Amino acid sequence: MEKIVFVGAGSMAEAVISGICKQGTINPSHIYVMNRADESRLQLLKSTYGISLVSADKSELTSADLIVMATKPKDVYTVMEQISPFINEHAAILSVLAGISIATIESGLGKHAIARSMPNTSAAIGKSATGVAFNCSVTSEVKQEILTLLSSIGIVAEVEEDDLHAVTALSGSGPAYIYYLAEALETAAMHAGIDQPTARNLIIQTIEGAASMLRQTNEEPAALRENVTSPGGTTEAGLRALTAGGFHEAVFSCIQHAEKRSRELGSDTFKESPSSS
Ligand SMILES: NC(=O)C1=CN([C@@H]2O[C@H](COP(=O)(O)OP(=O)(O)OC[C@H]3O[C@@H](n4cnc5c(N)ncnc54)[C@H](OP(=O)(O)O)[C@@H]3O)[C@@H](O)[C@H]2O)C=CC1
Ligand SMILES: O=C(O)[C@@H]1CCC=N1
Repeated sequence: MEKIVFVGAGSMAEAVISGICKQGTINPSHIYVMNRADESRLQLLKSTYGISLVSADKSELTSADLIVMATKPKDVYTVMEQISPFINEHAAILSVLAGISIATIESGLGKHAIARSMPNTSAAIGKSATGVAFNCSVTSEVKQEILTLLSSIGIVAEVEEDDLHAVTALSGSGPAYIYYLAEALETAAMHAGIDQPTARNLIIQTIEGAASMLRQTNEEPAALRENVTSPGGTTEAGLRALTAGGFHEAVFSCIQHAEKRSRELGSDTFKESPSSS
């Protein structure tokens, strides 16, 4: 992929751009970005990453090999109307939009090689957990190029397109659940008398250590949990409180609601009534 254009310059576009630039996958000067109105945001991305801006005549869209769709889902219909006259038929499309189907993108932009992906914001440090599905116009060469690009921002799992709703609920939104947990742990730790910087440091290391144990030992999460849980000890007391507080039900419901919302984002009802978002 020689030339990449990001349509949308928000937090997800920046996470992916940052990851790609850090890995050196693509020369930053071959990465172009455009948004709706926020000029200062474009200048910030340009100066931070050494990338280029799409010019007023949008000629970079016409010569792009890959166009990354990175606006909010509710804006995609307007965006597709605006950019489709400029896109050449050989350009591949990579979407990071939650809920928006490949069929919707095909209907807005025509027949292109399309990859629908769901990264997460840890892309910024090369640690995304990304799901991706391809349409049948994607050749094996283009597929390999897109997988290489996505691998430069973390791990990639190719999934059935319909499963991307669940992937969105799990790993797309997932960092927010972990941050929410970190917030709750920190509040509780401070209430128990630990100062904030110490609590923060202990929490970060605990999350990192547990994640590394899961990856490196290959043990079941339940087995690792049991290793921590001494009979009659502190962990057992803590876990009992979590269970009594409906921990399992809350997590189950969290994923169900997020998955349902992903489906709604892509539905026609949403298209007709963007204000419902
Ligand atoms: N944030 C996350 O953790 C994740 C987000 N996603 C997906 O990424 C997408 C972007 O999310 P996020 O980065 O958080 O959103 P942001 O609101 O941060 O960014 C949206 C961007 O789209 C631009 N935009 C809006 N309309 C147009 C237009 N007509 N033409 C060009 N650009 C336009 C905005 O420009 P302007 O500011 O000028 O209006 C802005 O740069 C969403 O679809 C989301 O589902 C996927 C995985 C994780
Ligand atoms: O909250 C959202 O809709 C987006 C998609 C996944 C993460 N953020």
